[in-house]
Amino acid sequence: MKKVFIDGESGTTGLQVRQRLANHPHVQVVSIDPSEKRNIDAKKRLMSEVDVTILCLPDDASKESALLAGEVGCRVLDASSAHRIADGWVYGLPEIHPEQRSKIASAARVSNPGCYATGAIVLLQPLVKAGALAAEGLYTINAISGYTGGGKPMIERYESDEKVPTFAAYGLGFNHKHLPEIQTHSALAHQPIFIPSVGTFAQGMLVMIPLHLPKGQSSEALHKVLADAYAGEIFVKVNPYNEIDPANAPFITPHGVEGSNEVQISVYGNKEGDRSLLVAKLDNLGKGASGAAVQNLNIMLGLDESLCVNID
Ligand SMILES: NC(=O)C1=CN([C@@H]2O[C@H](COP(=O)(O)OP(=O)(O)OC[C@H]3O[C@@H](n4cnc5c(N)ncnc54)[C@H](OP(=O)(O)O)[C@@H]3O)[C@@H](O)[C@H]2O)C=CC1
Ligand SMILES: CC(=O)N[C@@H](CCC(=O)OP(=O)(O)O)C(=O)O
Repeated sequence: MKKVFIDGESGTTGLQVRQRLANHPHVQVVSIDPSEKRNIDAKKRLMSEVDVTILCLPDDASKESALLAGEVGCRVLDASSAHRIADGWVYGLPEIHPEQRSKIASAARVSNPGCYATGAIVLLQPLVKAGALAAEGLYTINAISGYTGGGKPMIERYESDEKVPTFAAYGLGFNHKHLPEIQTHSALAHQPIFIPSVGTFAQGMLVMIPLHLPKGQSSEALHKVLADAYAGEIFVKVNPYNEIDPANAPFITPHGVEGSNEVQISVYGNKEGDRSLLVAKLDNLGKGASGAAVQNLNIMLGLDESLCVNID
């Protein structure tokens, strides 16, 4: 049995990781006494006993805990955004490079990707790598997330009697914290414009990239690159070209993947062949956080990566 300590196990991400690991056949979660959850010595003691520490903490606390884990030689999987482009850390998106899984498997430090970043990178990275989209291109990403993406403070607000907007766009400083990882791991020369938004639903997310296609490029060709790139993947599914779920047509929605570790990719194009929309649908707490964390943990521990990644 492998042992895991979740630092921040009572937060939104931590709880969902714990829920997934509760039935794991090869992983035992070792918990800290709640009264000691900010005690550095207590944390170090646990870290020295376990195979992996999962950090489900705000960024500053994650940086501090990652150092503690380093001091006692414990492997770390960080769910925060503190180390996603940091030297010495492996990016925990196994599907983006053929060698990424083996890097995660042998890493001392793995950084779990951001929820929006997961959607954007699974769309952009294979297309840029194949030369189907220019690395120098100027891209715009629009997205909507369930309110659990904002952690405990946003959940409390959205689940209180306070009046909240049904839909609210943000990121208007053009500097959302996921932009550096999106640019770095998609190998883009320029930072995209990214306008996220949040709605009055708990979980689910759409990440959308509208494109004017250059002459000689087609939406069908973009779809083929993505379908080929993810042909062998369990958790990245590419829908048929121009398919809209009949249950919601003519709309596409962020719903239907709650609890799942799957990202669903869709590519839409117009009849004239000069416009395209790339879409990734995922659960912000699933493949966008806790599902991905359990998938990465499985890979780090040499286990079947699909064990306990979903919540039914
Ligand atoms: N929510 C989401 O969709 C996603 C979140 N993440 C990332 O995961 C991390 C956690 O986010 P989330 O779960 O949403 O946040 P929450 O606010 O829901 O939970 C954070 C938890 O960390 C605890 N905590 C804070 N400081 C310390 C500390 N020094 N030592 C021990 N515990 C501490 C808090 O305790 P207390 O309850 O006492 O405040 C709380 O339980 C963040 O870095 C976030 O960026 C990543 C992907 C998606
Ligand atoms: C709706 C909402 O507020 N979403 C969060 C991102 C979700 C998330 O937690 O991403 P990290 O993994 O980088 O923390 C935000 O925009 O900051």
